[in-house]
Amino acid sequence: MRKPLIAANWKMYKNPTESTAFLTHFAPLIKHHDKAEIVLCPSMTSLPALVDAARGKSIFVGAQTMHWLNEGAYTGETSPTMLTAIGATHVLIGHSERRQYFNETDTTVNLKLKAALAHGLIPIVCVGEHLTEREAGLTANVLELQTSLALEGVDPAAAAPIVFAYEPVWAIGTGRTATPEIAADAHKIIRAQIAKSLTPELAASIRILYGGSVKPDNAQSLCCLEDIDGALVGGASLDPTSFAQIVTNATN
Ligand SMILES: O=C(CO)COP(=O)(O)O
Repeated sequence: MRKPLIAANWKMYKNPTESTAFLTHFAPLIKHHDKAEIVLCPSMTSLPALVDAARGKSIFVGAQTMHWLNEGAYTGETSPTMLTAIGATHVLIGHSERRQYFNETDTTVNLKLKAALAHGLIPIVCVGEHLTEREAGLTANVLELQTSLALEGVDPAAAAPIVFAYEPVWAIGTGRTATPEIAADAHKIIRAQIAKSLTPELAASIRILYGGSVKPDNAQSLCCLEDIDGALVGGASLDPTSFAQIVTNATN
């Protein structure tokens, strides 16, 4: 049984004060909600304050990226051990915005995924095709390649915590959502690749989230399909009422 996971990716929004203010409004709205694992991913500067504020509330806090090494001369970077030292539990890896603007590659995604597992962080690995790739009929190739390269050399014995997120690039921040059929198809492709790269048992237990213009009114139709185990939400996660509604709708 895969427990749904609903994650908020706040991207470069919300300072520490705004992040904890969100939590003050959000926590009571999902107080009795134990059907889903809820993860908030704020910017690096908000992480410590949000981790502290979320203690005892069954809300997890994760980073939006990290380096794969523990330390070194890498100006501007944050290491896995720095994240675990402040109590972060999850980390987004390979978001398409990191791939597009910050030179994230399948190779660095793979290094980061292994580092996250080695340090007990739950990696949420993002994969997804661009519009041109979809239109050229390349969606399956892209998803299989990104998934298999992310998982290259990963020890199946350590792989259980991995989470994937299918985020079609053309649906991110565009208001254009994948239809439930498109999302379900993509999730099947990713799950089949996990079976090939790891084991069929892991493919059955690893969670795959959908991300891309998830809103309160489409959360149920997208997230209640067989192969979809939750959502990775950008814009609509910035407002506590909207995100709480997504949590409720996605798990009903
Ligand atoms: O990038 C996303 C989550 O990681 C999705 O963003 P939107 O929900 O704003 O489309």
